[in-house]
Amino acid sequence: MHTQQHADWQTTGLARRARSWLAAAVILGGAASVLFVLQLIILAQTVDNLTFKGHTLASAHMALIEIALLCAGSLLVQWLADMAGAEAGLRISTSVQRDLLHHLFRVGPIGCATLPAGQIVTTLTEGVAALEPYFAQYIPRAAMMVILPGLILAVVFHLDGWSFAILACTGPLIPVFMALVGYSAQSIMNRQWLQLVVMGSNFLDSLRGLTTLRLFGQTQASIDRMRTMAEAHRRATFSVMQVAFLTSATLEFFASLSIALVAVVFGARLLHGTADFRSAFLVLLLAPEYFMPLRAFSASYHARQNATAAATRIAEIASLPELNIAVDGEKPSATHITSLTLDTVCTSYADEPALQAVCARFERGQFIAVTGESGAGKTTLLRLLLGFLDVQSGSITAHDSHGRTVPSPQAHMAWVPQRPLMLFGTVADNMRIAAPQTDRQSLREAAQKADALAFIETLPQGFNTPVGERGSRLSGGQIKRLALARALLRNPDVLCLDEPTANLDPASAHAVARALHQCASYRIVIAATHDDALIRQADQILHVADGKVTVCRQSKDVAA
Ligand SMILES: Nc1ncnc2c1ncn2[C@@H]1O[C@H](COP(=O)(O)OP(=O)(O)OP(=O)(O)O)[C@@H](O)[C@H]1O
Repeated sequence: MHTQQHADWQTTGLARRARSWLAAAVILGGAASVLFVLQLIILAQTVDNLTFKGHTLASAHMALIEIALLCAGSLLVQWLADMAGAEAGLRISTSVQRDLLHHLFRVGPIGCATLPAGQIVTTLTEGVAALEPYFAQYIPRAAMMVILPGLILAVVFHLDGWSFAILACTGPLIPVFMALVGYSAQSIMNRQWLQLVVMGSNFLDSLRGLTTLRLFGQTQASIDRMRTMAEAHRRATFSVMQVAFLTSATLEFFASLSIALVAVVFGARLLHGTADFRSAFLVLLLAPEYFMPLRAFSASYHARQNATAAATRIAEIASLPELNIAVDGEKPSATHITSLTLDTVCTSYADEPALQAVCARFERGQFIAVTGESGAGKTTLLRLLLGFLDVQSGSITAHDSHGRTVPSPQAHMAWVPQRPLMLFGTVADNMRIAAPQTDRQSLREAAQKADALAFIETLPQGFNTPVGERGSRLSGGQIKRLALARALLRNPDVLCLDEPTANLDPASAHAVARALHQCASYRIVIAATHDDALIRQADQILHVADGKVTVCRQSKDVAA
């Protein structure tokens, strides 16, 4: 991965996405600190005036108003600072989530499959959410840990050397100690995160494979495995909390010790008459505030560790290589593809060569069958055409009826995979994924062409029948036909299908074959298939074997 790209996904790189909001949070926080310290200075002066200097309450009323105004002002400015921090956190987390999703689309389905789905889901949800408190709280508090104590030290320096020395010596001990604790806590945090990811992946796998687990009597074993993982995650979370408690206990100890020391030293000097009340009172007011930002910082310290662990996972997803061609979001150009040419195209899965020097030409009106043994590379050829795999050498070009090159040919293609995706929703919802604005009549026409209308009409609510997740209420063959109807809704110039007649009864297979043949009269239809009936009606046959593609005009060529 490119170093610069990696740095962009680290927490410091991510902070650039909301730099002005973070700056506003820090500046406003600093302003609130100044107002707050001023308020304490006037308060100490007023108490001193009223108690020892014989001032009356009436003469002090201006000072009391000033205190009230400064108090309200510092609260308001602090609230604005918190809002700016929250806005920065939200902007960064939502932009990271959006960019990761766009990136995953550009990586494509093959690249995404190199990471477990559970890891991707956990990173995109919990991982991204972990960034929010880091930027909303940790960063402004880290800045405040320097600003407010610095301001207080400056004021105390003018008031009393002893107190300054005590605060100046004990204050830095806390961040040093916390850095030491944090260093060891990071590995615990990473372990907790890893366990969360493993648990998420396993949970997703168990849900997906419920039928298989049940079939092989593995339900209890799966429950036990989940329990073990949940227990490991609980223990890791407990370790994290122990560290958090230890950190805050140490902090409290140092802070209390230091404040007590300041109080004792000042008390003794007050008794001996070597210190004045106003300074003593002000220092005692300021001392707890000196440690307050350190406490607040330590309370959000785990946010940094969470965010660092999450940023590593985010960078891992961001490092998945993107495809050279856009696979999503491209608007088809106004022209239509009438021919598609593959010129000595080579492709591979990661470093594994998949197809070598593929040469072929497809014309509108042709039905092309891709044949070959299981695992030969038929699906790979379709993935290559669809832009799910990069062309490593050679070229794929599309032309319109005037011989002009059609840009982004993938935007003119539709795809019916071996196991089409059905989402939770109705039949109509699932069809409209391809074309959201489609009216009911067009849905019916597409379903008719795909031989799906008859079964849809027998469903209890027709097009409004819920199909469940991954089409759980439909048969394999019904899902296939529904997916074909959906693909036709897009009115593609090139229709790619993987085993379109598998799982269909002979009558439905025949109907789908007829439908495909009809579709091919005004587009290019390419189907990977083992179905002899489909192969027989093909205008062109591509036979895949040993990573090579042989173009045969007639099915008998293959037999030969
Ligand atoms: N995502 C992947 N990563 C690495 N190798 C893969 C991937 N998908 C497929 N392959 C490999 O590429 C080769 C061709 O697979 P492909 O799915 O194209 O075969 P197929 O001809 O469509 O098989 P079938 O008829 O069983 O669907 C196989 O050896 C397979 O193991």
